[in-house]
Amino acid sequence: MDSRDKHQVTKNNHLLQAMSHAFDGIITMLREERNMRYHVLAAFLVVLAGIFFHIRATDWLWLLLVIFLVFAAEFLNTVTEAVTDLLVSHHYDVEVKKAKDVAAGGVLIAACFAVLVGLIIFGPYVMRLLK
Ligand SMILES: Nc1ncnc2c1ncn2[C@@H]1O[C@H](COP(=O)(O)OP(=O)(O)OP(=O)(O)O)[C@@H](O)[C@H]1O
Repeated sequence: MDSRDKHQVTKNNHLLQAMSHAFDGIITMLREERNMRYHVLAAFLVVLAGIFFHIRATDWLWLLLVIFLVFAAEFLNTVTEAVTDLLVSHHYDVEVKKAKDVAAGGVLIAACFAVLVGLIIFGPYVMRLLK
């Protein structure tokens, strides 16, 4: 990254600069958000299971969909936390509570959907393995 980018408050000048900032965002999520690391670990294990069971192409599509849905929900949750913390600088605020709880609820709904999809895809394979 260009050293001038460190205090940049203007729009990006080119695609590479935009991608560099987006990449910074991904690294920040992995470094600072414990839940994000759990999501990545879960996704890694699910992909290993998919390889192990030789699941079908359509099943891969569903898995990838829910994996990236959970990632996206966690990113939006972190954005909500960062912006609301900036607004009230750690003072209790009923609207901040609402925003944070709703954002966290979004992650929970996405994670529940991911678990359901995982059960539907891997359930039959696991049952066959146990027979
Ligand atoms: N400034 C605030 N005003 C009101 N409620 C707050 C505030 N900050 C945090 N909370 C409450 O505490 C909860 C957890 O806060 P926060 O989301 O910042 O922590 P977290 O542990 O990073 O959450 P997550 O596990 O979702 O990443 C919120 O869902 C909200 O209910």
